[in-house]
Amino acid sequence: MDSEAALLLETVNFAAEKHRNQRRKDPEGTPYINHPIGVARILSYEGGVTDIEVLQAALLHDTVEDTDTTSEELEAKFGPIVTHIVQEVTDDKRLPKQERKRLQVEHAPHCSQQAKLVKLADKLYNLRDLNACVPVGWSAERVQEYFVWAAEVVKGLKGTNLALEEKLEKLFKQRGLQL
Ligand SMILES: Nc1nc2c(ncn2[C@@H]2O[C@H](COP(=O)(O)OP(=O)(O)O)[C@@H](OP(=O)(O)OP(=O)(O)O)[C@H]2O)c(=O)[nH]1
Ligand SMILES: [Mn+2]
Repeated sequence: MDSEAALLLETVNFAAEKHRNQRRKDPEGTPYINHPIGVARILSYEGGVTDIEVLQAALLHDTVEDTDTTSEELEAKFGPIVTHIVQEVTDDKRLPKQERKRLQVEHAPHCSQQAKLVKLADKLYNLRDLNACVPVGWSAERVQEYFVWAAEVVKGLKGTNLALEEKLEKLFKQRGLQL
């Protein structure tokens, strides 16, 4: 087996252990790990991305934000490049939600190309997920607000990956939104 395949297995196993007690917000409580795996798969299969560090960062992208994982732990296991990408896509959960959302819009254009790829795939996965099933407790208005905010973030990520941007644009159009 090639070493990149082994590295991806090591990475997905680490993410699965970290997210093992978490579920998505859908009524069925889908295992959370389906999301990071799906984000990495969007990058590879739909975005044509082969940069192993981007694929690893996609698998790990919610570990620091949503589990007890620290940057130091990621750095020791996966090195500085992967860790930096994850840091760039990590919200500071100590901040109020509105502030976190505003900062994503503000920071998106200044992220590295690698982080922009992960952010595009993360938004594409989450918007498709919203079209497939509404999270428990979310109104139709809250779903639409998420699309409106996501469009603002994605505007700042333009020029990164045409295939992913076209798919996002179609989803926004269906909601009456433009990039
Ligand atoms: N659409 C959808 N999202 C779910 C579901 N379960 C968990 N999530 C996660 O919820 C987040 C979006 O929900 P919000 O209420 O806007 O944000 P919050 O969790 O940060 O407070 C996303 O986080 P994120 O991946 O960190 O991305 P981001 O939205 O913060 O950029 C998404 O992955 C689900 O069933 N459907
Ligand atoms: Mn995510």
